Amino acid sequence: MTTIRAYKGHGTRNDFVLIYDPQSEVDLNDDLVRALADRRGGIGGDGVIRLVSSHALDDPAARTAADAGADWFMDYRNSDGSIAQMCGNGVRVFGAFFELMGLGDLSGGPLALGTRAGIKTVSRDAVTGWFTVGMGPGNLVHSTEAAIAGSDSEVAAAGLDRPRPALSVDMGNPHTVVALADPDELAGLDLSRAPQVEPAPPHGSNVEFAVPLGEIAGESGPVGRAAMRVFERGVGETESCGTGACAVAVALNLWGGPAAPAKWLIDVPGGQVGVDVSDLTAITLSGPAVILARLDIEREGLSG
Ligand SMILES: N[C@@H](CCC[C@H](N)C(=O)O)C(=O)O
Repeated sequence: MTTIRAYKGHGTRNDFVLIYDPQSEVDLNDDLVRALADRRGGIGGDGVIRLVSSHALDDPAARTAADAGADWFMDYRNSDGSIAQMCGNGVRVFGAFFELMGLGDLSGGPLALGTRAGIKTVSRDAVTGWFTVGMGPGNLVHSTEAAIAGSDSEVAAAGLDRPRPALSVDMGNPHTVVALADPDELAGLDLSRAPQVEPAPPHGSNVEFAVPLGEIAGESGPVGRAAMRVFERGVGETESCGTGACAVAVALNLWGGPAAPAKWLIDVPGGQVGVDVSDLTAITLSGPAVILARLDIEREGLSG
């Protein structure tokens, strides 16, 4: 019998199987990822996250991170086994896992970690317990006039009467953001089937549907509120997506013009996250992260 020690955690119910593998000894192949993420034959999760030394993982992104002084690397996989460049909720959960493994106290200062979308930071607020991720830049995928004016593609989805204009946003991974008119339209979506994006992004896309909900007064100015649902590439509908929430804030900020808030509270089915797009080259994502369980799994027993 081969035993794999794993942990289960989530960030606003975007849930992950976590593996602590400092020396990169686990053969984390597609089959193992799918089996671990399987909700009946495995542990179940939207993705699998390996906490691994940047110096030990044989991957160009890990080597770049190690050269830049980021000793730890988030090796992220979607539940279908595919590799994704980045996972915003995943970085928060990685931070909680890093602390649980006794590697440091993130309330004392941020950790710089490697990802396949470059180096990110994560810290924990000692008072609220929320983790904040330095996400780096959010960019429009296309610099066409149409994109700058607010839309560069169209999305069709079950439950929508017609295709809707959409905007492609790069958060290190690809996103396509659609604005809907009201919460009823959002609730009426059927995301059991993948939305269709036209033109189709070459490497697929996560698709977010967002409804602006007005503004509230914050300590340093107005805070925008919005609700979103997401269909994640390599997964399906999830209850939250951190990079997706950031992409929504980037799009709403562009669509709202100069008067649009820079800070956003985004309601997702699994809770709420905060996004700050004051500096589009240094976006931040804040929210909770929970480690729920430690599990010793018999590899041969996994049947995903
Ligand atoms: N849930 C994540 C995003 C995970 C990767 C995504 N499915 C992709 O393929 O790009 C998040 O919180 O950002």
